[in-house]
Amino acid sequence: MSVVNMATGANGGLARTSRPAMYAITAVAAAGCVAAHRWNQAVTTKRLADGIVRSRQGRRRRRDGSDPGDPARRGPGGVFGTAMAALGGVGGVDGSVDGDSASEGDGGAAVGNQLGRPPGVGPGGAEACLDGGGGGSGSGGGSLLPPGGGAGVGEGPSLRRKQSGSRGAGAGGGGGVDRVFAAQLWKFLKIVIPGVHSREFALLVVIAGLLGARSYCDIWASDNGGRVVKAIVSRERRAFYRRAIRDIFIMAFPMSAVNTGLRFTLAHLKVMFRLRLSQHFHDKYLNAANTFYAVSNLDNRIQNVDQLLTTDIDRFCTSLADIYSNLSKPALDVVLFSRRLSRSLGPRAAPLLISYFVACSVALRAVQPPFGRLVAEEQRLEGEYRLHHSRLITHGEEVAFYRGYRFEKVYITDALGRVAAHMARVFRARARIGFCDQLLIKYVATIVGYSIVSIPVFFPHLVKAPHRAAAASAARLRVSSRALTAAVGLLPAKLAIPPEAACLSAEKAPSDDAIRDGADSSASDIAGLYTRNSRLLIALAGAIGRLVLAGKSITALTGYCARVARLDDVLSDLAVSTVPRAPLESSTDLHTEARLAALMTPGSLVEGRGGGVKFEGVNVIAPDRSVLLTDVNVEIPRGTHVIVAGPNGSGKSSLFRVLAGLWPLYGGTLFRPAGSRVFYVPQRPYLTLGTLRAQVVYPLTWGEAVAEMGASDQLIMGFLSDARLLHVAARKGGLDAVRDWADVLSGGEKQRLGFARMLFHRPDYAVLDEASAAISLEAEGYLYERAQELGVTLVTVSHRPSLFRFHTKILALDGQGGYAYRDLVEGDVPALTFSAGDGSAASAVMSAAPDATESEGEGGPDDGEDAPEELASGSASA
Ligand SMILES: Nc1ncnc2c1ncn2[C@@H]1O[C@H](COP(=O)(O)OP(=O)(O)OP(=O)(O)O)[C@@H](O)[C@H]1O
Repeated sequence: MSVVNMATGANGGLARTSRPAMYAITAVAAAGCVAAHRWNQAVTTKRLADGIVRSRQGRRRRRDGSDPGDPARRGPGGVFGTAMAALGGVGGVDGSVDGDSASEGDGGAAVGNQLGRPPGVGPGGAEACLDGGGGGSGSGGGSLLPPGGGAGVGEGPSLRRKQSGSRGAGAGGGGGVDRVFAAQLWKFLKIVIPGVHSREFALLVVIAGLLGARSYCDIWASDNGGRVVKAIVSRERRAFYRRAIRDIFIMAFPMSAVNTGLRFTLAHLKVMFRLRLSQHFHDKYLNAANTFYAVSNLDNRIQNVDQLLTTDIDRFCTSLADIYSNLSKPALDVVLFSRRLSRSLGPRAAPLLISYFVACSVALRAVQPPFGRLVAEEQRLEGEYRLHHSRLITHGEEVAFYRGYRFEKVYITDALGRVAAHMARVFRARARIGFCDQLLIKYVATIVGYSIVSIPVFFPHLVKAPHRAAAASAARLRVSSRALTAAVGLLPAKLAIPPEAACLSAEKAPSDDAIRDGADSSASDIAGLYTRNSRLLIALAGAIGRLVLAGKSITALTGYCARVARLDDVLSDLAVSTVPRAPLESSTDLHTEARLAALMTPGSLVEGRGGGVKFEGVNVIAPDRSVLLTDVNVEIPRGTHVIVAGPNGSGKSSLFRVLAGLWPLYGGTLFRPAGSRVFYVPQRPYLTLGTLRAQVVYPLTWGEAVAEMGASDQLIMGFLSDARLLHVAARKGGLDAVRDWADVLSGGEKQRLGFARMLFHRPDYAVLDEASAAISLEAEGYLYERAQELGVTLVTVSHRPSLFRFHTKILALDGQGGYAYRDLVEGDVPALTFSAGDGSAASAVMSAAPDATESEGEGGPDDGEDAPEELASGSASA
């Protein structure tokens, strides 16, 4: 308020205010602050409860600028613009590219309205509205020194750079601006801008043109503001109408087009960058090597690949596009506005202002809290809180059966409390830096601004400017302005801005020279000059601020770049080899390490069309480097149905993870059929989004299924009938019904669907991993027989004795790393049926088969060599 009043002349009123009244105002303000703080803390919990649950989307919207966001998060941004706008009584010169909300910034129109009335002070509200994105916006500038810093907490300047706030989250850990960063950036630039003929490059050129046009518009607005004031103060009605109505009306069209075009093209550029980069990563992530599985399950270098692929790529692209505009336009503005100001305020004005803000920047940086760390912590705590909620949603049924809501509530409330406590710390830190920011950037900056603007009025002898250069520059701007107007076709070029009426006309401009030369400087000259200079000053300050922010944005960009580059490196590594680079656990025991290194030598894979499955000296080692099986020698020819038995955790499923290529192949050689001739049916089949028909043909699309497998509705219905699922088709709306199938089907129905899918695909081999545990014995038997009829070789991982009769061989793991592989014999089923507990099943098989080679502990190659071919066995020790 004080700044506005100072500028409007209302400060006189303030000065006249009695002391008790001032004390009262101060006390009320202080009480207000305390109450606001209390209220802030009180609503924190509610806001968190409301906001954090949907925080990811909300934050993204705010970062994108499509949502003005929580005002509390925006901090004291724009204060310098406010101060300077108040100082000059103008605003909005520069406030519209990014500030698109009427609530953003202040000062512009409001101050202008106040100033528009009395002569002698600078109006500007009308033009502020012109330039500003909304009614009240356009106080210009934006805070030059957002306390948020490179990885700030949403403390960015209100008008310009909301992105430097919370967008910095997670970027704090980024590298610096060095050669590595340059190399990474270059690599990604080549991806997002594939060449000079690409659409992205064309858009960059368009943006450059628009930014240049925008700078000229700003200068025009400053000059015209001066003329309007001069016309008012000198009571020249015709001049006023020309400047304030006709000229502004004419320029309003190109200026609006430039502003809107800039926003549009920048937003478009970000999306195009994101598309390119995401496509690049999708190609590396979703491929035949199952990199998406390996990156989360086999490699520990990246913990949250989903966030990297979605949020971080988006942030990187946004940051990249912003940097382009944040560097080029302010740099151009600083040059243009400094030159223009030096003509009317002398050569020292611009350097003085620049020095002041650089000094402020250094000072504020020194007292700035570690917002990067605070944001990272906030993200972590919010992640924890979200995780509790998502776990509850995932396991809702189990928790409900246990009536475990009280237990869950304790966890969730604790997590929320930690977030709230942290946010209170962040708010306190913000308040501290906000005070310094207000002091230096708002109030002291006002003094500096007043001082600079007063130079030509009180110290005209300090202002020296080359007259000819001024005239030439004015002529250039005049031509540009005319061309701009003509370009939109509003008026013929000649009429657009006639020289005598041109806003930039040196002859009619508020006379710098008159003041400089000490000639008769009328009140109108001074007012006009004051208005113009203060607007230029605001614009210059805004430009400096954006340059400072651009530096911070680069810091943030290094963080995003480092994260995205890491993802790129890991995906590249995994595409070449799934051998984990960074083991999850490391042993300090050298002997163990040496043994592991020997066991973890990459094996070889031989794929042949129509071939069988054969493990030859293969080691099965979990991603955390626990050794499950070594030297596995098992051959499963086509037509040989094998049941795999063994205690929990003995490595039954893991063996087939190796077969499917999900886990790395270590040791010897693996032979398997080419392509997708081995089909995996898990206990909980994956049900995709889409129709019932799509569930059956998955992972083929319907088009592929028709082309490759001759799929038809009749065929699908036949397999659904085999799986006793016709009632599902009937009840849920037929083959084309789209449902969340994972929710609407029972456990047994899902398993039957898994069988229907397997029957449809008719693979050479089907690995059924507890795939029929929830299916009735009668239906299970039918499905097994049906699969065998279709020529599918069945490899079943199961504890169910009922399944033994469908198999001819047994692979029994003992849970200690030992195994036996041999023909099933009569006595096996009872032995397994009556064996007690885990581990004894495999022992029962082994003891029931005296000719089976079995081993414990360290098994050597001898074990396998001595064994009959069809009863190869091996051993392993964990
Ligand atoms: N991604 C993983 N990372 C580390 N260890 C794993 C991973 N997956 C499985 N394991 C470990 O490997 C061992 C074998 O797991 P596997 O799933 O093969 O057991 P299983 O014999 O199929 O057991 P069950 O009968 O219970 O299904 C287990 O001890 C398990 O903890």
